[in-house]
Amino acid sequence: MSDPSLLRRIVIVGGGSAGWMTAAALSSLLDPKDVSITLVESDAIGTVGVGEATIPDILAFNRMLGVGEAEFMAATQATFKLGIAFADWGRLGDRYIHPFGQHGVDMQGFDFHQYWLRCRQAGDPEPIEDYSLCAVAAREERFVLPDADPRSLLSQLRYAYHFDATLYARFLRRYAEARGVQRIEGIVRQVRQAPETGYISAIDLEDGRSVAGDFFFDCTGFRALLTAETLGTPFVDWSHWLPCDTALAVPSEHVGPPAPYTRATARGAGWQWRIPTQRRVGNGHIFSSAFMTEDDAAARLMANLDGPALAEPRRIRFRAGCRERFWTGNCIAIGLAAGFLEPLESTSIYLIQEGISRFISLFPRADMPDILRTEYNRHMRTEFEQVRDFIILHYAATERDDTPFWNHCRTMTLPDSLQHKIDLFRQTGRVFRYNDELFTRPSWVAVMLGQRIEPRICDPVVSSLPIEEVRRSLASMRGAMQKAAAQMPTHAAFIARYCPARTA
Ligand SMILES: Cc1cc2nc3c(=O)[nH]c(=O)nc-3n(C[C@H](O)[C@H](O)[C@H](O)COP(=O)(O)OP(=O)(O)OC[C@H]3O[C@@H](n4cnc5c(N)ncnc54)[C@H](O)[C@@H]3O)c2cc1C
Ligand SMILES: N[C@H](Cc1c[nH]c2cc(Cl)ccc12)C(=O)O
Repeated sequence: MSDPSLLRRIVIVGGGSAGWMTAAALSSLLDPKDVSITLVESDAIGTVGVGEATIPDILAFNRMLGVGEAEFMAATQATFKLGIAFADWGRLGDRYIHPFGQHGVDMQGFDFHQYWLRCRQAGDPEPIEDYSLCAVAAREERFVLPDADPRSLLSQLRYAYHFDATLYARFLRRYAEARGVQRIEGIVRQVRQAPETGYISAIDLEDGRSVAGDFFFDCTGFRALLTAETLGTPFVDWSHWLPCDTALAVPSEHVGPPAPYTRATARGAGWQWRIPTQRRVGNGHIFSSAFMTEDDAAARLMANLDGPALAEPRRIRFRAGCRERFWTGNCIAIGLAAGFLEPLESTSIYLIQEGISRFISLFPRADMPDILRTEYNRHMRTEFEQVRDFIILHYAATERDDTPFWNHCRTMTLPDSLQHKIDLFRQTGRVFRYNDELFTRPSWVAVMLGQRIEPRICDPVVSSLPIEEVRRSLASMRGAMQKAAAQMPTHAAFIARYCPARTA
C-alpha cells in the first residue's frame, strides 16, 4: 500500500476486553503488510475482568472473527444465557424474566402483548413470560441451540453467554497475535501530541520505549488516559439518574448446575448480580455509597451467595455516564474509557462492539474530515442514551418505599425520552422502537410489565375480538412453549456434551 493518505500504524492502548476486542476485529480485517496494529498493556495495572454477561450481539462478533462456538466456550468457561431473572424490583417478592427474543408468535399484525393485555383485563393471571420460549426454558434450566427452520418453535430461541472476561481477553489476544498484532507490555508514562494539530503522535513508556502511530484507541479503562487526561474530553455525568457508584465483586462455588440466565436481585441501595460460568459463579453487589456503607454492602453480598466464596470481595468505583466525545482528533475511546453504565442489562461489551463496528464503517484516511468524528460521536451518544434510559427504567418503575434509596429512585425526575415511553405505555399500551435502538419492543414490555406498569386498555381492534378465541390461541401457544422446553436437554447436559470443560 503506497498511498500516503492511508492510515499505516494503529495503536491500541489497554488490553482488557475493549483493547483485545478492538485488536481482534481490526486484525481480522486488515493485512499487517498494509497496516500495523500494536497493543500496549500493563500487567502491573491489570484489567477490570469480572465474570460477564452478554447479549446475543456477541454471536455476530465471534462469527465475524470466524471463531468456533465450542472452542470459544471452552476457552472462556462460558455458559449459555437466555435472559435475566429480576427479583424484588417492582415490589419485594416480585420476580420476572426479561428474555431474549419475542413473546408469543406473530398474530395478525398486532404486537403479542396486546392479546396478552386483552386476557389480562379479562382476569387471566398468567405472566407474559409464559409465552416466551426463552423465559420458559430459562425457568426450567434447559437449553438447546435454535432451529434454523423458521416454521419450528425452536427458531424463536435467542441466546448469549456468561463468561470469564479475563479468559475472553486472553482468547482474543491469541487470535490477534496470530494475525500480526504486536503486543507491548509496559506502563504509559506520557502521551505526545503534534503541536500543530493536537493529534496524538506517540506514547512513551516508563522503560523509555516509545510507540508512534497514526491512529490511537484509548482502551485504558476508567483512567481514560488518552481521552480524558491528554485530550481533556469532559465526562457527561448521569449519576443523578443512576446513583450507584460502587461494585463489590466476588466469585463463589457452584452449588448446583449453572442456570442459563443472569440473576439481578434488587437490594436496599442497589442490586446484586449472579453470573454462572462453567466452573464458578460471578457475584457482585452494585450500590450507591450515598445510601449504604461499604461494610454493609459487603455483608449483604456475602450473606446472599448461593455457595462458598472463593476470594475476598474486590471493590470497583465508577460513575454513570459517558464522554462528551468518543472520537477526538485521531483517537477513539472504547470500553470503560468511553463511558460506563452499570451491567444491569449486560450492555458494556455490546457498546464496545458498537464502537468498533462504527469505526470500521467510517474507516478514515489520514486526513480524517471532521464529519466522520461528528457522525461517530452522534451515533455513540445515541447508543449510550438509549441504554441509559432502559437501565433507569428499572429503578424508576418501582413501588418500593422501604429504603431512602428506593424513595429517591421512585420519585426522581426522568429524562423526557424515558418519561414519554412510560406514559405512552401506561396510557395506551403502545411502545415504539426509535432509531434502531438496541432494546426492542418485547424488551420494553417485559420490564414495564414485570415492574407493574400495566396499561388499563389494549388495542381497540384486539379488544373487539371474542375473548374465548383469544384465550384459546394463547392457551395453545403456552402449551406449545411448555412442551418444547420440556423436550430440551438440561443446560448442564447440553454444555457437557457441546464443550466439555478443559482440565487445565
Ligand atoms: C462491576 C462491573 C461489572 C461488569 N459486568 C459486565 C457484564 O456483565 N457485561 C458486560 O458486557 N460488561 C460488564 N462490565 C463492563 C466490562 O467489564 C468492561 O466494559 C470491559 O471489561 C472493558 O473494560 P476495558 O477493557 O475498557 O477496561 P479494563 O478492563 O480496565 O482494561 C484497561 C486496560 O488498560 C491498561 N492500562 C491502563 N492504564 C495504563 C497505562 N498507564 N499504561 C499501560 N496500560 C494501561 C490496563 O493494563 C488494562 O489492560 C462490567 C464492569 C464493571 C465495572
Ligand atoms: N439486543 C436486544 C436487546 C437486549 C439488550 N440487552 C438485553 C438483555 C436481555 Cl435479557 C434481553 C434483550 C436485550 C435483544 O437481544 O433482544
